[in-house]
Amino acid sequence: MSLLKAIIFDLDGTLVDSARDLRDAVNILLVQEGLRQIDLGEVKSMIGDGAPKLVERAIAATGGDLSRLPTLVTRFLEIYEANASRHTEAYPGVADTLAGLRALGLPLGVVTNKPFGATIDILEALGLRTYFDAVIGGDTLPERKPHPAPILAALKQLGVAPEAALMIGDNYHDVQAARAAGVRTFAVTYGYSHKPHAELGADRLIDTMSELLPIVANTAAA
Ligand SMILES: O=C(O)COP(=O)(O)O
Ligand SMILES: [Mg+2]
Repeated sequence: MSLLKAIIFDLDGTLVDSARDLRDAVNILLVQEGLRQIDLGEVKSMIGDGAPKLVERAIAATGGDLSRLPTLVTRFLEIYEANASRHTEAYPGVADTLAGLRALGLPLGVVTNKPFGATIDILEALGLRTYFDAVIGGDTLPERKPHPAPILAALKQLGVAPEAALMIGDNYHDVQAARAAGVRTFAVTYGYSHKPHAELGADRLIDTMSELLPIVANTAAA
């Protein structure tokens, strides 16, 4: 790997397992609407394109009225943002890896389709906020992944060129956004991918975040 000067991480499905809190918030909304609740597997298949899309998929899957979507998205965000970090936890190896990367002097960023407010709440609740010099949420810019703009905005804040950066995500949108931004990509083989990981088009797959530090450290030493 050529010289690496910054790493951008996706949040949901990559740094944190947030599916239970998302499921619980969706289900409060569905119950209020008189619709059936969804299970963890269903919600995982709906995560990745931001909160409005999650609500749209949940309402469509349970036979609700999609014409009321804007109201339902607003209500979902109120419900979710009040309890975004109740059951959400960092995946194995995440905290140690972030600390190790910072010790190597690498600036780190988060680029997520999750709303910025909930993103900051979760990072703070899990003690991860201090590792990141740039955090871009799904509502920070008019565009979100798979558009490259959020990645380019994070790299601008970090002062690093795309060719010197690496994006790590769990979803094809992460890989597409990174490619469009001219950034290398790794994909994790856990998380909420809607496609088989081998088909995401990432430069490399990693099974756990703990694999990252040795790869990056070896590159730095080479
Ligand atoms: O909020 C979502 O749907 C997904 O967020 P992510 O971009 O962190 O995977
Ligand atoms: Mg993700």
